[in-house]
Amino acid sequence: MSVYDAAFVNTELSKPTSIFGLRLWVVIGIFVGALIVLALFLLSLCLTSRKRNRHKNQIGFPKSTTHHSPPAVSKEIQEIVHHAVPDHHHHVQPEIHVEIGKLEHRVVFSDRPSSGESRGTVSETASFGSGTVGPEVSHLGWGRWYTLRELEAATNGLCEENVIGEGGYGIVYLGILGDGTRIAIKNLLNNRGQAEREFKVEVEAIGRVRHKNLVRLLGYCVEGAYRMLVYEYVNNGNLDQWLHGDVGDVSPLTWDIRVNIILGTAKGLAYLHEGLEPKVVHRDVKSSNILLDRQWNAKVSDFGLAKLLCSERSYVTTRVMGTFGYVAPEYACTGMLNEKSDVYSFGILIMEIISGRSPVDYSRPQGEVNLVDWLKAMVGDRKSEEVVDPKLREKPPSKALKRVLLVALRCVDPDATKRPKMGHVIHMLEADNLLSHDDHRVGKDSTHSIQSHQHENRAVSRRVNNQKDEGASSNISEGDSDGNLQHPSRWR
Ligand SMILES: Nc1ncnc2c1ncn2[C@@H]1O[C@H](COP(=O)(O)OP(=O)(O)OP(=O)(O)O)[C@@H](O)[C@H]1O
Repeated sequence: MSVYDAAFVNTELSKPTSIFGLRLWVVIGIFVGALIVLALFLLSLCLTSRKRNRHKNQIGFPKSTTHHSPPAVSKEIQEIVHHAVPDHHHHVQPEIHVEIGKLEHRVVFSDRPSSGESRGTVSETASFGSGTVGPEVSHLGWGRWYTLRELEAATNGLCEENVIGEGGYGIVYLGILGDGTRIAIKNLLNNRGQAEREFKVEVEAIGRVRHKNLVRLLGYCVEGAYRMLVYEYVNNGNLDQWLHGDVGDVSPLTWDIRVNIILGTAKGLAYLHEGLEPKVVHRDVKSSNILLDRQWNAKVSDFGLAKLLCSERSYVTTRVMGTFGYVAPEYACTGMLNEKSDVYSFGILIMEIISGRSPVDYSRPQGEVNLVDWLKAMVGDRKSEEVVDPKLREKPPSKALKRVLLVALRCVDPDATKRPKMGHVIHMLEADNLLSHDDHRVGKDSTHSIQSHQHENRAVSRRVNNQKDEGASSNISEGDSDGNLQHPSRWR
């Protein structure tokens, strides 16, 4: 630009305008400034609304782990991203990405370290003076990576005397760590094709799970051909032993203990089904997988068959696994697997706990071999009191017995869609106090007792009749007519 042009522009810009007599360059300056402010305002509006939308679209994680309010879960999840779900100890968890649509859902753990747990385990590790490379913090971000040496030391060289059980996939040892902590070590058998897969599934499924009714996985060992899982040690055997073992004429499992075991198991399963995303289907709910501590608390173990499932989806598997007598009919026939298969097995478990009988027992007379059929027949004939384990010293209160039987019958409904969710089961079991002492309350209104007794009777018989009626599409539930026992809204 020439000097002349510059002078001309300068003169023009300096001319006063009609806007308050302001010079032109001042007006242009104000205009440009206003434009910038407007642009910034629009930009921030845009960013805020995008953020809000993203928030809305996030997968709904449980607000709490209580079972009265199962979490709302998105039904359209293609890929599930587990965003830092706080566990019971409020540790930040690493992410899991689950790819759906493969025969095995592949679970990939991000290597973002979890905050609290890793630090805790490092110090534990340091105190573990084996001299060699010590146990390390798992790269999965939870638990410990035990060395073979350490586990051998804990079990006296995996010695026979430390064996506490043997399952389909390996031998379980009692181990005692250097600091005196008792652990259960499952040494997976490598010569079975399943071992490696079971190891991965179990590690991935339960490594991060914390619940008082689920056996906790503390860590694992991968060394050479060895694959071992290290669990908290549960010190009072398993339910199968206590129900069917040689306990004498009177079982130590009183009615109240049995009710608590049923409830504890229900809570553990409800957590797997409704408190985790992706949910976990156990696939092998049975009495030998219910471990007991000295206070008779139930802890569900053996997640080896668990599959991570995408919410609200069924998973079709080509191999039906589980244990004879407990497997849901639709799962056995079609391989169709969802959490309702666990609910069925849980129903069988309740029947087993109440009657003390095995799900299938060929030593019994014909007509009694199959527990479900026998129990349905007994209840249908109004002989509910006679199904109770003869080893129970004190018979249960009639009302409580019928309530529990009703729950069991609902769980084994041949139509999987009519079976209750585990959260619902808990509500049903907790709706009334089922413990025996409650029934002996002084001054109980006898009229009320008789009426509720009749109500319970009708509800149980109707459930049996509904199930007998194979083609019945009727949607009758206990919610239809019988007072609070029947009001479904109380169970949601
Ligand atoms: N954490 C533990 N604490 C104490 N005992 C345990 C623990 N885990 C397993 N056991 C004992 O070891 C036994 C075998 O367990 P495992 O889970 O391997 O097999 P299972 O469930 O009996 O059979 P399968 O795996 O073939 O269905 C259990 O029944 C139990 O008595």
